[in-house]
Amino acid sequence: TWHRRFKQFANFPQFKTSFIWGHLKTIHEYTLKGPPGIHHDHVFAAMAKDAGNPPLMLLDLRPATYPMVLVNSHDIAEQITRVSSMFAWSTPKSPTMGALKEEWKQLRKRFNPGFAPQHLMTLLPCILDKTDIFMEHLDRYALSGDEFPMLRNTINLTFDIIGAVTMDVEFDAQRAESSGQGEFIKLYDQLLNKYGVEYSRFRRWMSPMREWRRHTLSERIDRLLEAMIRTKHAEHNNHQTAINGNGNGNGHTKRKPRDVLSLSLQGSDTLSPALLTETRDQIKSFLFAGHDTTGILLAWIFYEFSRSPRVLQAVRDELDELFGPDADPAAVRARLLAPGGEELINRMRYATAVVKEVLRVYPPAGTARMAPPGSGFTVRTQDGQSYCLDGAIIYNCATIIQRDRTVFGDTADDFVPERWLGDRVEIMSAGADEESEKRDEAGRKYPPGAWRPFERGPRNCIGQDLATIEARVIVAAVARRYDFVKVGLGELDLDEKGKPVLNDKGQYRTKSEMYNTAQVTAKPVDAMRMKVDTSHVYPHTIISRI
Ligand code: HEM
Repeated sequence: TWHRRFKQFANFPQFKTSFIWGHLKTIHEYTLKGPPGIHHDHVFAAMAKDAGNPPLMLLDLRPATYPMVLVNSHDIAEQITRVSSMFAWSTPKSPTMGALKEEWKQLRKRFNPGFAPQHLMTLLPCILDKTDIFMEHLDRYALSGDEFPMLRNTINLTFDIIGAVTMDVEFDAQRAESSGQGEFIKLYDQLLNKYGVEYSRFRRWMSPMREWRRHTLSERIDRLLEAMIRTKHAEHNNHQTAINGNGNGNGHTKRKPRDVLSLSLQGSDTLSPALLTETRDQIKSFLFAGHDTTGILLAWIFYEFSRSPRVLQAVRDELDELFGPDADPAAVRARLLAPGGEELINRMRYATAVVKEVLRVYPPAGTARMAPPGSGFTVRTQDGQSYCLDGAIIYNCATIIQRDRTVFGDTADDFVPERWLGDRVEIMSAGADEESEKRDEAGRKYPPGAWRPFERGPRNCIGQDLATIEARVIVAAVARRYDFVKVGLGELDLDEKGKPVLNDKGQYRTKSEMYNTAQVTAKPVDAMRMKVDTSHVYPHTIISRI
């Protein structure tokens, strides 16, 4: 214990360590300094600052869990996520992360067609349909003047979209009570609520009741998913028989389905128990990874719209220019679905910059990796120091890396979408393709690795194009229709005449600060309580829509 506590990682920058508790007590003290439920990224950021912003530092979490190396610099983060002579597919994911573990390479290859941009563009009608339902809810809130948890609504919206993308099913998350599949959403919701901040830092046996509840919920979700997969498999076989029956080239064959579930079942006539389990687990990963983060992204975009008048106006001006002055969602829909409509998404330069900046300032997720103990996996800092990281969780902390003052200067903590306007719009993807990255180097103000909300390298996020297309389509539909008004935390600080007041950064002054809490991903603390107002734009249309 003495060796592991005081010798093994002795050369790492770190706080004083306790023989029994390692750095747990220090982390706890820092956590208490923040507001209730604050996300550990903010706690780590405060610790890194007090430690003099080292490029990496040790947080010894034993006995609760593995020791952890906190990565604070994009330069080290790149060494972890890129291909190396030791790891052909970058440093392996940490055992604390579950997504797509087994036979990752084959799986990724199989699923890639489902996430190719050309295919994603065929999903526009589906994204727009779901967005219409989202706006029906918002219209009701606008009419009633009630406040509501925006995050709940954006997450339901993105759940409906990911249901269509991964399984080609209607989850009806936005109408949870009205369908048979509402049960799935409710269970899923309850399960997610069992992953609170206090739980995620400790081993499972430390909370047996919660673990049991999680287990039973997970079992029920599994059964529901299995039933859906069986139905899909039967449909798939029928479809296949129809194609074979039509295989005389008479042109009656339908296009190959590309939803993740169909891709998983391709070439399998029989649904063996092993295939059923594997498919179910993949679908679960995709469902979770594909909706939660995108819902969070949207909630923060609307928050920034609520307090950044310059930004909202610039987005609206751009939409006027690209989509024409008719801001009615039906007109936006018609433009997007007309020939050349997809191109409009790539021409939304300012809105794209907003998406990028929200993901820089409020990254919903990060990556945790782990080199096998004894592998000797070493990284090198810019001043030539070497650190052997094997046996520790390696956490690339996007919240710290993306607010690095040595990269983003004095405005590192501020929301400034304009910083991205020099970049080409298409380079949303975070480094999957090194060739295009080299091509685009000239247009970049910042090193590419300094923006990594989807992480980088071969094991980065497969759904990043889907997420950013979704976000831009939704912004195109809603940004001109609603004024967003934050209530409670982050509420505007009005002057004596009831008017908002600009601060020196061109944003409205707020009474308090919004922040993230941890619930598997980083989520806005109050589920983004808001009101929406449409009176300035379409006083009559709202009533007719409802
Ligand atoms: C704003 C939205 C999103 C953010 C910020 C985000 C972020 C991330 C991050 C940080 C990772 C970890 C990568 C790593 O460990 O190196 C990841 C992985 C992943 N994401 Fe996303 N994601 C988003 C949306 C999506 C969507 C829409 C999907 C669609 C299914 C998706 C599916 C996945 C999958 C399957 C993985 C695991 C990839 C692998 O291990 O090969 N994500 N995402």
